[in-house]
Amino acid sequence: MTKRLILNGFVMNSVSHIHHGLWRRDDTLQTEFNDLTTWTTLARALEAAKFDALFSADIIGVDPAYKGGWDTYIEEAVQIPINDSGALIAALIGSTEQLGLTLTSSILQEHPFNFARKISTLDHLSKGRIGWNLVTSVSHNAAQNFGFDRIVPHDERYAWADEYVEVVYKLWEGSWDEGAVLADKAGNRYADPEKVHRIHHQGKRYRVLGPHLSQPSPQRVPLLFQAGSSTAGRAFAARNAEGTYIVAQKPEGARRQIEETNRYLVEAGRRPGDLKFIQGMSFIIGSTEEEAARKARDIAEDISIDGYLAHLSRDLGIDLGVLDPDRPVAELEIEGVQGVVRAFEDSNPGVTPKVRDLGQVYAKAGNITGTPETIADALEVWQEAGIDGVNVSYHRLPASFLEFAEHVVPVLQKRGLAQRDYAPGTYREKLFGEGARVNARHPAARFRGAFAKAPATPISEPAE
Ligand SMILES: Cc1cc2nc3c(=O)[nH]c(=O)nc-3n(C[C@H](O)[C@H](O)[C@H](O)COP(=O)(O)O)c2cc1C
Repeated sequence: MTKRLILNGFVMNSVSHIHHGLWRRDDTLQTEFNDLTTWTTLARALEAAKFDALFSADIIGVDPAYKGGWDTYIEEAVQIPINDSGALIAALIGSTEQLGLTLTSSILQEHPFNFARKISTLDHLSKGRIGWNLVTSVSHNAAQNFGFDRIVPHDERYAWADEYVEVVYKLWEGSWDEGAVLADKAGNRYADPEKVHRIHHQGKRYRVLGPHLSQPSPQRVPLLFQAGSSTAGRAFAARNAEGTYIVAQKPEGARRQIEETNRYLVEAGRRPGDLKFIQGMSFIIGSTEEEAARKARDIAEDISIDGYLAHLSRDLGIDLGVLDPDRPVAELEIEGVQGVVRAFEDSNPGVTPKVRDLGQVYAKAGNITGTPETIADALEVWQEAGIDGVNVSYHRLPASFLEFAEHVVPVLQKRGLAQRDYAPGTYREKLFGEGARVNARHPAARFRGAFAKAPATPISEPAE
């Protein structure tokens, strides 16, 4: 039986997200990103086409990272101005019923106690449709906005993330036992105090006593996504995530990346299938190949290579605007997205990417141009390489999504590659077909019932 692909609408609550320069066109509503109607219209269209989720990316800083400054970012609206993704997701709960809603939140931006409560609230309000894209933030400015002098070194960010997830797992899974909520009106007991616990977390960065203030939400742990591409990042995803976002340039690159991460997954005591691989892609669709090619040329005329290079400079932590265009990228000391270079090399064995290659490579990365049928053919090849789904990015908002929904989704449905309707239950049940909560192999599961006994080294109770 053909396995269906997961489909996410990939957006950012800003003007220019992945494809830069296109906001100036007349056939896009990107400048209307402050208007809720832009997003409710999109969310409803995604739901009508049975997309799995709307996924909103987010960043929390802008570095002066390109050509020695930040002018390109501001002038070309490269991810600034940007509004909070969590607030957008909250605003979309009421206009959708089945669509998964994934927000992005960095370990830097919110204390885990507060974050855990916010997520529980959203998961209650949406009846279990919330996903969390956990990010560690690659920006100096992000660190500086939250009290640090500079960005915390790469692998240390993942150690921090390990503690962050431990705190929220304890709150979501351990603080309230199964059956703690009684809602017993006749007996005058809303909840059973014996089944609500402190978590007594003491770690390097956090001390959290608990209890969690929200009662357990349908999923408890939101569906957890992560997009690390470095070794530390993939190992973190393998331990914790249920979905990981990848951006391979060719199916073979994806296959290698998926096989490697699946090895980490097994080492972490989980099973292939516990982690879904979701590839970033954009589609330019025509009723004939010629029409599609014409549309691609039209878009290529409006993109801004400066915008892509500014975006990449930020991600790489290297100002590509001041470098010799013929310098091999591998020579550069890369603190940020190590995976971009690796993805290029994976997909172009033996070819060393040079600085000049990067803007064009980035602009074309993940683009598929064709008819609905040839697009479906291409997706079958990607699926055969191991991907479980696609993050659909846009060139035009919402036109790219509407065209995909109208023309490509029916072809995918006919081939069994896209769902015709939603499965019942929470986001996790819709995706995995099992329970609403993380499975027993997930690290959060070890905190179920863990605080029912007194902890070994308790934080002292405050004096009365
Ligand atoms: C599809 C995709 C979406 C991402 N979304 C965000 C985001 O919204 N915010 C962010 O700070 N980083 C985002 N990232 C960056 C990753 O979270 C991660 O920091 C980056 O891939 C570097 O990982 P590494 O340090 O393990 O190489 C995204 C990456 C990918 C591939």
